[in-house]
Amino acid sequence: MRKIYVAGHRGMVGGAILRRLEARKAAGEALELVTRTHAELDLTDQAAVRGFMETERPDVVILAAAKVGGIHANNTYPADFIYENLMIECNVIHQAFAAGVKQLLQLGSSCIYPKEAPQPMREDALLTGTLEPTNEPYAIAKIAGIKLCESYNRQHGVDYRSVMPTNLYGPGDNFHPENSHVLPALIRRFHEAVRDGLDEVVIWGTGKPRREFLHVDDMAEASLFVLDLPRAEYEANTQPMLSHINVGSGEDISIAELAALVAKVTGFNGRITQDASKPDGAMRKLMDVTRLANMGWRARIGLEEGIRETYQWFLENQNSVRR
Ligand SMILES: NC(=O)C1=CN([C@@H]2O[C@H](COP(=O)(O)OP(=O)(O)OC[C@H]3O[C@@H](n4cnc5c(N)ncnc54)[C@H](OP(=O)(O)O)[C@@H]3O)[C@@H](O)[C@H]2O)C=CC1
Ligand SMILES: C[C@H]1O[C@H](OP(=O)(O)OP(=O)(O)OC[C@H]2O[C@@H](n3cnc4c(=O)[nH]c(N)nc43)[C@H](O)[C@@H]2O)[C@@H](O)[C@@H](O)C1=O
Repeated sequence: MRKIYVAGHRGMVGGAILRRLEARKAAGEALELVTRTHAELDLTDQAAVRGFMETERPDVVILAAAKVGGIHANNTYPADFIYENLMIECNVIHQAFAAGVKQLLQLGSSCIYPKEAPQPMREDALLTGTLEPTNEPYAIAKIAGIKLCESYNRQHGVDYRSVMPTNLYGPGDNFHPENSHVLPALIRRFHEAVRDGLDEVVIWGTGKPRREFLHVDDMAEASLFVLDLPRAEYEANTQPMLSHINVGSGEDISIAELAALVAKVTGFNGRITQDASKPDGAMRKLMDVTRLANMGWRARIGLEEGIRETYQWFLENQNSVRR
């Protein structure tokens, strides 16, 4: 029996990972799944996390809990983003180690790479240049998470792995008008424009930045794929000082093209205009996913198909989505 604690199971990614693990359990795999809501266990509380780990003593920890948001939220609440994420990582990773957890998987983000990193961004671009200012505090916390895992592996011989997702979207996303990421924000804005008979939708920035999007079900599958790799295979592909793996679709699209796609899916036929007073952020963030592809994993869900499915989910869950 393998006891797995999924931290952040009510979030978009943690929820998708939990659904996948529950399906495996239902299919007969010997799994015990442990979860706590934010209200039950605040992961920024060191003593509470220590008590939880000592009591539950999971075999495996999946860290999908974090303070998460789009460009505006990162830019507006930098103290929350660096403080909460550093505390969550330090508490979960250290207290897991102290309670004897041998295997852990944590999620970082593509924003760990320098603003001007060569595209597509390889894992070894880490710490080679200046970060994008709109999310530097969050990125610093995520880099600290990678270094925590590397350091515990080096000093204590544990097996703590890190995956770096590109921009994610899907069922369970945050549709808040200001604090969400671009894709849920546009799904909601275009939907409301159609509903209210508006003839114009405004998108933030110039529309020129390019982003790579990955459906959360692909991300959940990739996370468990990396977790389940034999240790020798994981380490052969990461080297001791380079312990993280990019996860993406390998394709990017401009924000203007993305807006046109969301307009098509939601049935909006009016004008799309830009608010250049809003930040663009990084001009391009495309992951090099060669390492993961060489290990045998690639994304399956196409962007238009994924947006259609997410829009359907939004329509069915409008009254309960985060907004
Ligand atoms: N969404 C994206 O585009 C991307 C996400 N990632 C990473 O993937 C991971 C998951 O993100 P995602 O699922 O999108 O985010 P969500 O915001 O959907 O989920 C995060 C979860 O963490 C929980 N949480 C936050 N703070 C605490 C805390 N102090 N104690 C306990 N629980 C807490 C939240 O609970 P509550 O809501 O109650 O606060 C929520 O359930 C994160 O590490 C994120 O950085 C990386 C790249 C892109
Ligand atoms: C995953 C990643 O997410 C964040 O970085 P980001 O990639 O810049 O994220 P974003 O989704 O918020 O924006 C992408 C682009 O889209 C444009 N854009 C247009 N219109 C809207 C809009 O309505 N909302 C938002 N949010 N963006 C919009 C926006 O101006 C930008 O050019 C990081 O802070 C960090 O958290 C991180 O790791």
